[in-house]
Amino acid sequence: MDSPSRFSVIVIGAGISGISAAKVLAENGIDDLLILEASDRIGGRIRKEKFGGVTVELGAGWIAGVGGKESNPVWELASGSGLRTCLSDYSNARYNIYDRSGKIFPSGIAADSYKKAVDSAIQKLRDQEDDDDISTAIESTSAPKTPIELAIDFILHDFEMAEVEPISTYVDFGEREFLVADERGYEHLLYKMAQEFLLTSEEGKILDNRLKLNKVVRELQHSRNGVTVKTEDGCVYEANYVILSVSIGVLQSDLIAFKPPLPRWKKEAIEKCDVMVYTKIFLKFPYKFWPYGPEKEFFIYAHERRGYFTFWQHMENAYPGSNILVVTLTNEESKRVEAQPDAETLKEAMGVLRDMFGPDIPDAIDIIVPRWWNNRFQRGSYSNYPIISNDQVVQDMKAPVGCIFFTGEHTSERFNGYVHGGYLAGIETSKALLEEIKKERKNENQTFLLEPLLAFTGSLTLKQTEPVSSLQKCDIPTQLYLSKGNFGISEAIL
Ligand SMILES: Cc1cc2nc3c(=O)[nH]c(=O)nc-3n(C[C@H](O)[C@H](O)[C@H](O)COP(=O)(O)OP(=O)(O)OC[C@H]3O[C@@H](n4cnc5c(N)ncnc54)[C@H](O)[C@@H]3O)c2cc1C
Repeated sequence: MDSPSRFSVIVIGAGISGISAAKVLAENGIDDLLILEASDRIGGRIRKEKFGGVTVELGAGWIAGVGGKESNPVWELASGSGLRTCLSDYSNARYNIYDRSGKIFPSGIAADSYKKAVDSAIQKLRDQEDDDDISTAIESTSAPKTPIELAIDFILHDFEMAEVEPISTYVDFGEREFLVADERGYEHLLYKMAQEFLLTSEEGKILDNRLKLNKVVRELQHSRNGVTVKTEDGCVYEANYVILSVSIGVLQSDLIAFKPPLPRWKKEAIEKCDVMVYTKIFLKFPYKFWPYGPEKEFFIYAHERRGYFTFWQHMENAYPGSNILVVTLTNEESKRVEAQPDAETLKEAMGVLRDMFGPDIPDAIDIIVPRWWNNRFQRGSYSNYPIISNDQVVQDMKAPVGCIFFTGEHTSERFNGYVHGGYLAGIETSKALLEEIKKERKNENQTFLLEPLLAFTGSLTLKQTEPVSSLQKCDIPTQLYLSKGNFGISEAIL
């Protein structure tokens, strides 16, 4: 068992936001930091798996928001490390919509339905902009009825970033999306970023260094003097500050106990934020039976049950010859398939594919069904609150509570739900913490300089360790000296 040790900062979680936060701290001279990660790997919701002879991305797979006026920093990192990607445009899906008898909807009808759905979503969003109640905004944006409308509505509201997507997501970084198609996986970027915090053996095995794996944080005891962090394996760590980067789903669960409990405004913000469950199911086939030109990369199954195996993608563009299809499920459908055996999910998926491509297609020979909802270190895929509706929720979400600073994609004002949102949030949180540390140090120096004055006046009963901010509140002459500005106290005495 580790003995209690004290660090300047403990970062909880080694996903993109935790690692980017730790890097900024280290670059700014905070060397005695520690990263505690619950799972046995780094990356969090960026996760690769070997499947059907290639690398598939169970979590984030697209680098979204590329090609705009501003540069997406994650795209820069990917380009810098030579990550293999390919351009991916799922908007083509609207021209490949199959009904249950396998007929493709004529493109005019599909395009028309798509436009109507987009227009109505945008209009409803505008109507909701002044509405404080986020849940109303989410619920009221869909009232389509026909299978094709249901399918398109699913693409707009569930497959992508729900209500946020049509209006504001890509304003700065551009609209192009690239699919990561690299054997090393998207997580390669994370391992590169985290290099300085990891010690690896010659065989490449990760040894503990400043990044500790398999450390499930269960309790954060916090006061103005710092935070005591307790992990499931009985270890105790002390820190002046904590950066908490766990997902919104984890915050909503009872995995981490806060002592004392978080204030009401914080709890309310956490509860108000919706958690999206988004599941990519991969199926491996002995051969291709679907059309596989680039413009056929995505196709839609229009069913009267909204979100029932609706959105499909073939992986020929990313990995030619891989014979892999991906189908995306969300929310209640995701939870439903997570709860059933994979064989059942395979049967359902095959039923849908046979509706589209006929009874003679071969059975899949392998399947992966990720379980983001049931993973207690995730409890969902990403945050999904419409940022345009309630800015206060986002502000409260990221505001620190005492010595605990919050980060993660859910704290990103502009890009919540995205990898670059998590990356930028980590940087922003660390910068806020560095400011706080700077202020704290200044206060300590001023307190130190105050000591002679305290002795000199003899009339003060304040503790010498009291920060200046507290001294400023007292009603003794010291206030006069300090109110002149941030000068040294000797100058004040003069
Ligand atoms: C299926 C799926 C598809 C996605 N697709 C895309 C996409 O195409 N493009 C895109 O940009 N984004 C996508 N995203 C979203 C993107 O993956 C996330 O926004 C981003 O990775 C979140 O990073 P994070 O650091 O905020 O959180 P995380 O990656 O979740 O990191 C938090 C870390 O905290 C750890 N942790 C949790 N609890 C504890 C605890 N008690 N103690 C210690 N550690 C703990 C977790 O294990 C995890 O490693 C997708 C996500 C999913 C799930």
